[in-house]
Amino acid sequence: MNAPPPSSGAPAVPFSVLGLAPVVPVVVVEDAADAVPLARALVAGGLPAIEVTLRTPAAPDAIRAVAAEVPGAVVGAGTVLTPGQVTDAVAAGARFLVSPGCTDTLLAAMRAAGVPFLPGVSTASEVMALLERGVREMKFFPARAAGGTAYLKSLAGPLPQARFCPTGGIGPDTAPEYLALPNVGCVGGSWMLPEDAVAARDWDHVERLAREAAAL
Ligand SMILES: O=C(O)C(=O)C[C@H](O)[C@H](O)COP(=O)(O)O
Repeated sequence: MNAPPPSSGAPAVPFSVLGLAPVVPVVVVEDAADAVPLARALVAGGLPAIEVTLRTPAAPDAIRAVAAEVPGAVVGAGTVLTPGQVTDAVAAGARFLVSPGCTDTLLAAMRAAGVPFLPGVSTASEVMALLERGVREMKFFPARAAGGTAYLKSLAGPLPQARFCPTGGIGPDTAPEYLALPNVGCVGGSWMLPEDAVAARDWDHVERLAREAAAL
């Protein structure tokens, strides 16, 4: 795990999102009050890099709370679609940004934000467009539906300089196959946060699943 920058008091130093942890939990927070115990369970289980998706109204408060109250967590924002969301996420304390796809407008905003980011791609042309712009680390989304490990292996031949965080449809059964690929730095997924466990606030269960994921 490479060292992320200090969370405050220093200018942002670029670090590799792909180097934080082999598995990045993708979190959809319905109730911001759940964010801190949920993140504590993930960190205790060995998963410090946490992507909170901006899909729910609770997300900015959740990011703010985790950034302020969970030592050891490196919280980022996912489902970042607009420049406004980039600004809001970083203001809330997001230390990295993830998007399902990429546009020129979004890329410019993410570059200007001063934190590392993973724009989403699912085709060779999209990878090439980002490489042309100097971006080498990307989210491969939706990983399973877009071709899974076979597709990533095929990209590694002509485009070995691109490295990926595949996300979407990955579970503990398939994560190791992705992690074994030379162009994969980490995988994203929500399998360690089953809906019923989160609804029941069964953080011990989440911590157990996180520990299993951290050991993959
Ligand atoms: O909306 C986004 O930007 C996302 O991050 C989508 C996520 O990658 C998937 O929702 C996680 O995939 P699952 O592990 O299949 O749940």
